[in-house]
Amino acid sequence: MAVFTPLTDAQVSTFLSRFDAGSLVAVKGVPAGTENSTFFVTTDRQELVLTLFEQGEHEELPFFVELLDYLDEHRLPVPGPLHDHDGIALHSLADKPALLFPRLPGEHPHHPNLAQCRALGDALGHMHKVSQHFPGHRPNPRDLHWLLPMHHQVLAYLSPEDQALMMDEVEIYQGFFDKAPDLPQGALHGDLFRDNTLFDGDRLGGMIDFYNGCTGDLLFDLAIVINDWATEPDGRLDPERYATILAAYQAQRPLNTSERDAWPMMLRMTALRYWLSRLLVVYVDPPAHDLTPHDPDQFRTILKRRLEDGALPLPEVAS
Ligand SMILES: Nc1ncnc2c1ncn2[C@@H]1O[C@H](COP(=O)(O)OP(=O)(O)OP(=O)(O)O)[C@@H](O)[C@H]1O
Ligand SMILES: N[C@@H](CCO)C(=O)O
Repeated sequence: MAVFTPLTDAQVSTFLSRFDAGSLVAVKGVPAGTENSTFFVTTDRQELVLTLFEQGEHEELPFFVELLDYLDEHRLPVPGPLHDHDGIALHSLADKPALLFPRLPGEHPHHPNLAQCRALGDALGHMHKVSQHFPGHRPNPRDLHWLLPMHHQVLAYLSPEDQALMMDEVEIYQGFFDKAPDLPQGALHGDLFRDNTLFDGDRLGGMIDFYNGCTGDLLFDLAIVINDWATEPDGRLDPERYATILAAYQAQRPLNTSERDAWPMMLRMTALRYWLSRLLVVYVDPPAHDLTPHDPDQFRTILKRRLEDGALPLPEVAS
């Protein structure tokens, strides 16, 4: 269902001729995904992914290309976009912006094992180590500056108890982050859930779908990862996956004192960020397609658990 704009073989062939990528053998629509049209393209030389951008801020696409180029140059497992004979990556196809990527190996890990958690923590830590020097700039579109106005839009759909929970939380984050010392900054993935990674066995084949990529607090990215990768269905943290991801991450980039102090609050704020974005999809701005939306209550449950249990202790950094 993630082909919103069908393409003919002739259109794909003509598009491919701009690149040094070989001649078309086969093209196949990819059913996964909800935002863009995605195709697997086989040429006589390689396997590729063609993405047509259906929505979102098209003027921000050059930022994503610059970020992927930078991370690819720094040997992170990301799909560095192909550039054409003139060095240009971003083109138009069927009147939509289009990018061509290498197809990375692997499957999304639904139940990640500890080796996969270690690989993910290591890659994210490596990414954040180098992304602090990334020259691009795109303010985080889902941080506290977004939560503050947007949470008002969903309050009418919530029970009185949930309204109080959401309003109290947003006020607490504002009080906390207004006074907290600045946190280390860099480029973030912004949505590094399991279904935005590919694993070939225990090897991380790639981190994909960088269209929430931005610059801001690195800790925000890490908290999103922990809330998805190391959380049980009842919202509890899984101690082993938690410790494994955080130890591998900190072997690359140790958290500083301000980040350690902000950690429990960041876990809560990023849980609320997804509770809110999913509520907005369900009640305020439903997409045109009829795919089942993600369940907002999953992140309400996670938020309540973080509130009741706090965060587990952060692993100490090996010296
Ligand atoms: N470079 C790649 N290598 C291999 N598979 C890929 C690659 N890029 C995308 N895919 C596959 O295509 C699917 C859809 O891609 P993507 O997540 O970018 O789409 P989307 O419409 O933006 O989805 P989402 O709903 O996650 O925002 C992915 O789940 C993955 O299976
Ligand atoms: N990862 C998001 C969906 C894509 O932005 C969620 O689980 O709500």
